[in-house]
Amino acid sequence: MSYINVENLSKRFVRRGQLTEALSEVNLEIEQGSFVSFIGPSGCGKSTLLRIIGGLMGAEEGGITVGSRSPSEMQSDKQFGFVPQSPALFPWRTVLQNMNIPFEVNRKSTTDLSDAKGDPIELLHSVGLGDFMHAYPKELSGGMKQRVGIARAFASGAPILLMDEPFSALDEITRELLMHQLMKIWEQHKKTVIFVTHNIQEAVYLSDKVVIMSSRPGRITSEVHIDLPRPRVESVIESPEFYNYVGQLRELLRERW
Ligand SMILES: Nc1ncnc2c1ncn2[C@@H]1O[C@H](COP(=O)(O)OP(=O)(O)OP(=O)(O)O)[C@@H](O)[C@H]1O
Repeated sequence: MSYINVENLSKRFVRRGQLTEALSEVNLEIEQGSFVSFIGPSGCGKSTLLRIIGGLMGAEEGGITVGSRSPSEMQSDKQFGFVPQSPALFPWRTVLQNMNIPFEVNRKSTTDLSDAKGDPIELLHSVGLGDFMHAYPKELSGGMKQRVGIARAFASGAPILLMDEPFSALDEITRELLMHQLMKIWEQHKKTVIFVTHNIQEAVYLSDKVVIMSSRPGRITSEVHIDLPRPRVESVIESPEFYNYVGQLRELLRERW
């Protein structure tokens, strides 16, 4: 049995009398400590699946276990860290003070920081924000704010991180830089990460497994295991194996778009 198990999951929404079959008969297994991406056309249910796994939403049919427990139990036990498209940062707090939010939410004092899995100061250095620890959010670019969000998730101690298109609002160069920084941190901490993206290269570079979804109804159409060496070095992007995976995913997505 895997760490995260999704069995025959279906989810429907009814809005203004109209039914949307957001997910239909989804089956998925995710290994502990692996990096898994969801990719697929807009509206195919990627965020919905992520939210259900994270215990933020229920489903009509099917079951999910996360480490043999229910998502809502795991959620109330603070076992999930969320990284959305733009991180929620308190404007009146410095970067380092914003890093402490998960500990305060978990009702731990900031002195507990040393017990957490990731050291906030070290993590800020890893994402290139060593010189900005005492800056305020308004002094940061969008990419820098997103780096705080990622570093904060790794510092939180949550073993499972759910990332919903964290790089989608960034320019191409910043996106690539953050992708490499995320990979470096992940290689050190090996948390279980589920990452929603529209970007094929990003999915191949980061993932152990890419889950391809199609819409109406949202379902999983294929899974591709990415057997590129780890730790993933930046130059892997230029290798023929990388291009082969990108081509394979593009083909599978084109069939289902
Ligand atoms: N709260 C909601 N109420 C009604 N319908 C919803 C709700 N949330 C999602 N949906 C619908 O469910 C479907 C799946 O939405 P979801 O956001 O999961 O897709 P997605 O693949 O993440 O899309 P995108 O890539 O555009 O972010 C869509 O048709 C959406 O309109």
